[in-house]
Amino acid sequence: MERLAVGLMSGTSVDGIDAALVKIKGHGENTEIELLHYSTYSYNEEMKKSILAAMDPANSTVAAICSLNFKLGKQFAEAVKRVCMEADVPLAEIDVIGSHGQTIYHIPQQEGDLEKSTLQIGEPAIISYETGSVVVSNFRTMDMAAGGEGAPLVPYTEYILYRNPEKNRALQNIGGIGNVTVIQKDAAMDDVFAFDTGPGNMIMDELCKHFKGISYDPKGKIAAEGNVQHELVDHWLSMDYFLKEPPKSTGRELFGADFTSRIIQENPHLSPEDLIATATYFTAASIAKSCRDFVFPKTPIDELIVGGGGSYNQTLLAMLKELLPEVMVMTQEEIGLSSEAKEAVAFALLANETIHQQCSNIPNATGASKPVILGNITLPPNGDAKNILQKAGNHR
Ligand SMILES: Nc1ncnc2c1ncn2[C@@H]1O[C@H](COP(=O)(O)OP(=O)(O)OP(=O)(O)O)[C@@H](O)[C@H]1O
Ligand SMILES: CC(=O)N[C@H]1[C@@H]2OC[C@@H](O2)[C@@H](O)[C@@H]1O[C@H](C)C(=O)O
Repeated sequence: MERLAVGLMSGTSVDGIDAALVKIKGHGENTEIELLHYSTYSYNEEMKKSILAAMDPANSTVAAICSLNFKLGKQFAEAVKRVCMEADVPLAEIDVIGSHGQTIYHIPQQEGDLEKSTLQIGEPAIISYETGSVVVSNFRTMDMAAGGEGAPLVPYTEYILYRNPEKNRALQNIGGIGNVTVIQKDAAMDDVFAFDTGPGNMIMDELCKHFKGISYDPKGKIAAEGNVQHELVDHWLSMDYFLKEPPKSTGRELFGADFTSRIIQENPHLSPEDLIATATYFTAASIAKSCRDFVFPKTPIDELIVGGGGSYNQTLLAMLKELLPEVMVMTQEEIGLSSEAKEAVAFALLANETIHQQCSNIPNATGASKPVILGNITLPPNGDAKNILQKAGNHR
């Protein structure tokens, strides 16, 4: 049975909403997908500012988070309508929407009084009301309930979509944060392991905003003009996060605005270009170090496939190739897949697993004690719940 799903993702870069319209056949390891259409709908500056402020404990208020949950819900619903319209697919034909939401805060391990927890917002009732569709959301919390870090979740879908019987593959995503998934050629789902390698584009983006008034370093051109300060990179790489064994996940809490303001203040003698080059090298070096410390000792890698927006940064890619000469470093586009659409497609696929009551976390990746079914299901306001769930595939 085929069904139509829309996957929605708003990542740690807070650049916009990624929406993927996907045709899905089957579920579990036999899933087949066809990407019908993909678009990113950029946030306007005001929205971007409110999201970043909501994430920052020093600037956030409960009223702001409460309101933003509904504002984002409306924008996610709009993204579903637009992706369907652009693909000429009637909204009524959508069986299920998988909405990751926007991570506002992520506490992967208990910190003093702060309970291990995670918060993704973008109200699913609004999305469901506006689109008339079943919505699966809040994917990370059940994994956390089972003792996991609630991240990363994409590895399950990467196993389904990227495993290759002849090659040991590592999939390195470079979004706001960097994360890697390792899939050995003969791997079963349980053998896949994954973790966040550290910063992705987050620090470079903050530096570009601060010094140049632009949201990112286009193709890495600014970094190419600066000189890398290797002693600074070595110092940053001594942070506890890089010593910790996987499974592990991180976010803006560690590598966001606070980290960037600190490095700007501590290095007034450096030019913007030097700082951006150094931050770019830091991302490349943290990926290379993560591979050497935690991946290669378990699995010799044939191919490192780079995805996410960072794969468009030529300076970063060149640094990565230089730091990992023994591995074939390539981009998703080079193997014929879209770098940008990947996470939105993943949440369409994860929603399909949820409505099939199929577990879709990988305990090796998240640290959970066992596989669990992810996500909360929101039913549309006027529908016959039984029929809707049957239509969406509510059977094993
Ligand atoms: N042409 C480009 N040149 C350089 N960098 C780019 C380019 N296009 C995108 N990027 C970088 O990619 C980032 C967006 O990446 P992506 O959409 O994969 O992140 P995300 O999904 O928000 O993050 P995460 O995966 O951590 O949740 C931008 O903020 C920018 O730093
Ligand atoms: C808590 C959270 O939102 N984590 C994101 C973030 O962005 C990249 C990395 O950090 C990864 O851990 C995760 O997202 C992807 C989609 C995942 O769960 O696989």
